Amino acid sequence: MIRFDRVVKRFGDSVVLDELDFAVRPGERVTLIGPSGSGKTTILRLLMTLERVDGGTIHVGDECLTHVRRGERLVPADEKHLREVRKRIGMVFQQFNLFPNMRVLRNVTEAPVRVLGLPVAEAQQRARDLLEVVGLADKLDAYPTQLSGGQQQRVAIARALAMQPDVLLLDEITSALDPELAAEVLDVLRDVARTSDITMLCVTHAMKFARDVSHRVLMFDQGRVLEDKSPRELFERPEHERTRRFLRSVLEEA
Ligand SMILES: Nc1ncnc2c1ncn2[C@@H]1O[C@H](COP(=O)(O)OP(=O)(O)OP(=O)(O)O)[C@@H](O)[C@H]1O
Repeated sequence: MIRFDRVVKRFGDSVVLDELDFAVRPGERVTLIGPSGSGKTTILRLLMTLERVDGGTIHVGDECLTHVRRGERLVPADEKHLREVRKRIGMVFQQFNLFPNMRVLRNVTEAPVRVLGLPVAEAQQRARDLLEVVGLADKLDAYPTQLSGGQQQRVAIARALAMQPDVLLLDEITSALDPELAAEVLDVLRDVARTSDITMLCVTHAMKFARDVSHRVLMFDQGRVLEDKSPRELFERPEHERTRRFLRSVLEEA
């Protein structure tokens, strides 16, 4: 479903991803862990087309995200192509990023109506169903500022799912929340994971979530995959000293 082939990303002189290869199968839930600055968020931003690659290719489904074919040649993807691919990818950010001037229901219907051209009544039905799933059926008319952080993040999850994306990207979605609200959000995601076959790629420091929800955990260091294992194997039998050190530091923080 997601494939990185020899992806290079630089910021100035610093090479953040150096010929990175990895793949996520359809329906698989993969968590990226690793020290600060190892390139995890950059991977999600490349998938959201918020950044461009400096080398290599990225595929989502059958579609190449980074390039389009012009006759015999592959050329960098243009904005029109990116707009199309973006529709199939949902993202939830650390800072919720809801539309502050729109009520909850409208936050969730806005993109399906504007971007997918869904009739308003259908988008509203879809939004109501999803807001029920995330436990916010009684908050349809609230504005984001009237909600707790955990509730806002659950709206953001419903909003991403309303586009019925093939892939859901989650970037540190509980980092801005205190533990109780973070637990609420993670419970919702566990339900989503249990009841759908959406492909998920998560960056998180919440190791319990990584353990409960993911099929696979990739440990990153300096833009490379150091270990690629089931959560159980990675947490119980980390192969590299770097991984052991990282896991110890995260556990001490928690
Ligand atoms: N827009 C940018 N301009 C310059 N450097 C950047 C930019 N975005 C990221 N970097 C650098 O790229 C490296 C990887 O950053 P990235 O945010 O992907 O790491 P991360 O593993 O997600 O870290 P964290 O766990 O702290 O979020 C870092 O050294 C960072 O400073």
